[in-house]
Amino acid sequence: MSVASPLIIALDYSSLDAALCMADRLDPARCRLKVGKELFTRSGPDVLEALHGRGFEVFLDLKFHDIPNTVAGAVQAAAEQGVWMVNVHAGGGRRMMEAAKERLVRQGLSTQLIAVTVLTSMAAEDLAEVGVSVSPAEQVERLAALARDSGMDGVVCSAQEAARLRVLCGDDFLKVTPGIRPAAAQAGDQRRVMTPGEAVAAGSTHLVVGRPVTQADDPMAALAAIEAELAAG
Ligand SMILES: O=c1ccn([C@@H]2O[C@H](COP(=O)(O)O)[C@@H](O)[C@H]2O)c(=O)[nH]1
Repeated sequence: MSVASPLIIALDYSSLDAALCMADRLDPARCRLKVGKELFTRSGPDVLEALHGRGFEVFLDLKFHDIPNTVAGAVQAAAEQGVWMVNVHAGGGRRMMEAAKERLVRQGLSTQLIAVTVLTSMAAEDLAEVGVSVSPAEQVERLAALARDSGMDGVVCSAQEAARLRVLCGDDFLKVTPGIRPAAAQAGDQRRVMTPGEAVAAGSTHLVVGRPVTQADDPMAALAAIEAELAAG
């Protein structure tokens, strides 16, 4: 299936039932779904089978970060379960990313492989505490260039960095951006945020949206408002 919408809804739920309840209200022609650490740790691969069975393309967001051999095996395992997209941490380095990509190519698996640059929950002071003295934007650019050179299909970054990455890495390089917040939404733990309309205008290719939809009083109305904002842009 080809999904025209850039929206990826993050199913950050603590049970398979709750996740499927939301999935059943969504339309696979209008969004993709993201399965992250909490849901996958609770449900295991069953959630992937259930979402694929409902016609959704799934981004398995487990952010693998380990030695090259281990990450290559994990990425292969994810791809063999039919996920549309999987990710690793760019901080794992060139050899790790190359090993993951090589494994997919060798096995003839076409899953999109992207790398996390700097988590959208991190600001400059958070980076400084872990020994990174440059700004989030500079660190994102450095890791995106490394990811591109290591064969990644794109990166996870904030929409605030998307415009610059478009220049640096081109339009075809995926810019998957969490930290999406409609104007009235709470930022919560996110630090580098943008509205849906701003994110697309800046060059985000995919917008990851979780709580602004899943925790809204009326999730379908919240989603419709985001879709309307995108359509207006
Ligand atoms: O840098 C990153 C990488 C991943 N995420 C994930 O995206 C969603 C965002 O959810 P919200 O509720 O819209 O904040 C969540 O699953 C994160 O694990 C991210 O936020 N930032």
